[in-house]
Amino acid sequence: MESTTSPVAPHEPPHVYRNNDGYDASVEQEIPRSLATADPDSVPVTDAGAEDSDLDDIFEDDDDDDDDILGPDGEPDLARNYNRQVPLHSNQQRPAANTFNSVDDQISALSKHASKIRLDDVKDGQARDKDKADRATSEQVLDQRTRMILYQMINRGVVSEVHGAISTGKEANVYGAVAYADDLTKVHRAVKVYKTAILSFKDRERYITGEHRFKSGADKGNNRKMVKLWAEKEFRNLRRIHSAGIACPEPIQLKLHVLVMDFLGDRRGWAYPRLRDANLPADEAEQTWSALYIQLLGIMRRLYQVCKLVHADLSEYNILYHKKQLYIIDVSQSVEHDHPRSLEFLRMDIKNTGDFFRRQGVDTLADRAVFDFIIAPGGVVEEPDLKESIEQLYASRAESATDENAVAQREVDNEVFRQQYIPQTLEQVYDIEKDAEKIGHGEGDKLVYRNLLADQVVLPKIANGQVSEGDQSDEGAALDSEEESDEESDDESKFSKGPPRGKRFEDKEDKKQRKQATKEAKSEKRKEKMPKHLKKRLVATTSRKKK
Ligand SMILES: Nc1ncnc2c1ncn2[C@@H]1O[C@H](COP(=O)(O)OP(=O)(O)OP(=O)(O)O)[C@@H](O)[C@H]1O
Ligand SMILES: [Mg+2]
Repeated sequence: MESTTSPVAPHEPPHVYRNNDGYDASVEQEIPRSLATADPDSVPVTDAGAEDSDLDDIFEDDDDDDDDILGPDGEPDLARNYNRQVPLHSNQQRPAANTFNSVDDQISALSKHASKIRLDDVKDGQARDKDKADRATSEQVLDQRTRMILYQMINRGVVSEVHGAISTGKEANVYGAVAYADDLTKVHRAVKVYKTAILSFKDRERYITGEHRFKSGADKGNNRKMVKLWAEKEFRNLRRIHSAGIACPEPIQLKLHVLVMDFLGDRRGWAYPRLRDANLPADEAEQTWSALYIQLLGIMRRLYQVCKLVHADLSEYNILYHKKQLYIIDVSQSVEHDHPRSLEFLRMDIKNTGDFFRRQGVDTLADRAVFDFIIAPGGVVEEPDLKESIEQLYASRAESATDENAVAQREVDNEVFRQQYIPQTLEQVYDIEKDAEKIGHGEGDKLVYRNLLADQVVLPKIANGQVSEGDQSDEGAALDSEEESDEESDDESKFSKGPPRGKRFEDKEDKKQRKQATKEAKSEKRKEKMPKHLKKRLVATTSRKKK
């Protein structure tokens, strides 16, 4: 994170709250007419990108620029790219003048909302910036594309005003916004705008590789598309986490790289502090920190078991705190638990959060005990059971927390655990004979991945005759990428499926037969498959008709 306006990072509310007098309307913006008369559905809660094709049209030409047709040498093929542009400028297919007029119309119609994006808003009674030039205007801070998306959201009542930044960072800025509920009461929202012109997303490679939801969408050469995918991923992950009952902002709407979510903060528009900045009353700090640590372990287990996710950037910076409750945020990089590196990320999350709580003086559990607690299949996933089982873990600890030797030993164990290689699948186990020997000698408990290999996980899958996901990467995979790009169904079906592990347990002959059957099924499917170019055309015509 580059900078945050203050530890609490409040955005500037556009109104004043007076005790017993509610919000002072005199400083509030007028309610847009479209909202005042709108029906209860005027604050839409839609899925990622659903039905919002109009803005894609506005930016259609720019998008085309992004994915140049490449020639055999890997350089853009100028002739083919030019030919592709021609229909846009001729009137063979679409009358160009009308197209551009309608885009212009849309832009100027939406631009009437310009005054509702006031990034330099200050609280009533607070001095304005000394240097006017320093003030962030929306034109300076937001590119045209982003402004158009925000105007459109204002037009639809998703938000009605966008205010100052809650946080400005390397990858995204988060702005405070207000909207009006059905009964016209004001609600606060947070708008996360991903930066599209950045290189730092390149660091995210490790989260993408192996992430099935990125299989067909990742185009590492195109920043804007990548960033859009990140925003989409955050939206989906938030939805999953929120519906699992874990405290986090509820995702409200997503358009390209702009995500609107619930605001986590008070009624005046002050965001809750990050856990790092939480100010606990001294007399109960010790007890509260311990309780928060236990709460977080429960959240991590629930996230893993119910949402099938590993946060992958969990720390005191990505947890907000309010009234003894932790809120999980910033989940764009979170991965499915069957991601090839999910366990490594989980171990990192455990270390980072453990370090933080240790600095607050909490007697934390050993990293490995936490890891096992989170990934152990079966067992509890609800509160207060989670809390109870963590307390049992404490009780069953052989050593006493105050024993210096025991604490030192725990540190050594933590270090060892952090260095250990964690295989995610049986394929990644590099010395399976040696490990099998260990199991034979009753030392299976020493394997880091013991919880994954337990008969609860591997055997029932095979018994059910299910094919492990990894196997589907056979020859047909490339041809099937179109189906896989249907992220929604892919994502949700994943949600209910168990972890796809264990094809090594299969008999060679069985494997051969299964592969043959899969191959045949795929080749049958291919026969019926509509050619890609026809499908595209069909989709284009139907979506044009809809408008
Ligand atoms: N829903 C929300 N309600 C209130 N505040 C929020 C919300 N979401 C984010 N914030 C604030 O914005 C900050 C940055 O958000 P987030 O962690 O999601 O962005 P980020 O991806 O870390 O951005 P960057 O990495 O570029 O700094 C948070 O620390 C928090 O203070
Ligand atoms: Mg963050």
